[in-house]
Amino acid sequence: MINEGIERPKGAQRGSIEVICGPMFSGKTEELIRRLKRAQIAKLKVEIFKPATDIRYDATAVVSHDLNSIQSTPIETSSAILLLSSNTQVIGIDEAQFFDDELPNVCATLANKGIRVIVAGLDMDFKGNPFGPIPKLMAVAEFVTKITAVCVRCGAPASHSYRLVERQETFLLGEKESYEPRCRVCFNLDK
Ligand SMILES: Nc1ncnc2c1ncn2[C@@H]1O[C@H](COP(=O)(O)OP(=O)(O)O)[C@@H](O)[C@H]1O
Ligand SMILES: Cc1cn([C@H]2C[C@H](O)[C@@H](COP(=O)(O)O)O2)c(=O)[nH]c1=O
Ligand SMILES: [Zn+2]
Repeated sequence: MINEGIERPKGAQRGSIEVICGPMFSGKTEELIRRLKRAQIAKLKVEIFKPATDIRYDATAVVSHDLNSIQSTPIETSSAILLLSSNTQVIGIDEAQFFDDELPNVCATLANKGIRVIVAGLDMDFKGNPFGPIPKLMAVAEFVTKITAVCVRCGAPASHSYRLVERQETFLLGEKESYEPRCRVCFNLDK
């Protein structure tokens, strides 16, 4: 467990930022839920947030592709986290690529107050470019866990999210009908 924070009993809090990133289907949400459930077992006060726009599986819960879930609060802007986190010891944020550019500052403010902040999101968009606030978060985080999916074309570790539909906007909610994880070689094949 070198790439994540630890559950600390009350009174021994040390703030930090953890980033879990990678392509779609790499297990970011499952890893986020695992860390948050461990914190709940340790009886820490946990708050979980996701963008209100992310309504794919559920309007309020954070849900993985394998349908593991944990309750969360949908919010419109990252600054809402500051208002909704009083007495919180651990904060989880899913689909962080959809949040505004203030998110790294918000996370740093929370970590400076002694809160363990765990953020999950896509590091790259469908073009292979850095996605939203995630790259800056990776820079300021204590712990970065970059994980891979399985390339659906060749079975190699996949770090890219290939878009299957002819749409050019950066934000486009979707699942397997619209995206598939691919390795670098297979990602570049059909560009
Ligand atoms: N090509 C794939 N590679 C890896 N996992 C996949 C793939 N397709 C489906 N999955 C499933 O997706 C799960 C991960 O879901 P999830 O945690 O929601 O991922 P993410 O949040 O990174 O999109 C895996 O445990 C696996 O069961
Ligand atoms: C690559 C890419 C993805 N999206 C959307 C598609 C999904 O709704 C989420 C990612 O979900 P996951 O939990 O990581 O599977 O992001 C997008 O809007 N733009 C993109 O370029
Ligand atoms: Zn491949």
